[in-house]
Amino acid sequence: MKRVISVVAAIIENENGEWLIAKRPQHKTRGGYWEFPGGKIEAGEEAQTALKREISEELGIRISIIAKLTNQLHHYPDISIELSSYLCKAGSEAPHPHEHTAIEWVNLNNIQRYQLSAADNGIIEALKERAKQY
Ligand SMILES: Nc1nc2c([nH]c(=O)n2[C@@H]2O[C@H](COP(=O)(O)OP(=O)(O)OP(=O)(O)O)[C@@H](O)[C@H]2O)c(=O)[nH]1
Ligand SMILES: [Mg+2]
Repeated sequence: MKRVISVVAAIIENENGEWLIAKRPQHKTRGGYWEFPGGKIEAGEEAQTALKREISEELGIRISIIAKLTNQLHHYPDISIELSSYLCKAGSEAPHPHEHTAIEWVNLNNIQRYQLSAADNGIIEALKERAKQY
């Protein structure tokens, strides 16, 4: 059986209720696809520490983690991932794409226009469910 890689992703909300998505560089796996910023948990690292580290590396900002949103196993041809997503808030610092080719703030109406990584469908469904509750 393939080893499962633990991945954390941040669903960062701004004051307009939009979320930050980032485009993967072409040379990486799933190149050109959009995703929620984040990455692999390192050995011995706590999930939330990993998330804050990844967001600092990838976007140059600090975040506060509000709540866990999803936890799902997904099998790609190259790897299997356990993807955990967290609802987060950013402060006043502006994010910059240090490891992605672009970033965008999106809402539930326009997120469909972006080709997201397959594992992210569960996150979108959870965001839609959450939107119904408010
Ligand atoms: N960050 C992130 N990764 C995702 C998402 N959805 C998804 O399938 N993945 C996959 O999870 C895996 C690990 O994420 P990553 O490439 O961001 O890992 P990383 O930042 O540690 O990158 P590195 O390995 O180049 O150092 C990749 O195969 C990526 O395609 C998502 O929404 N966010
Ligand atoms: Mg990453």
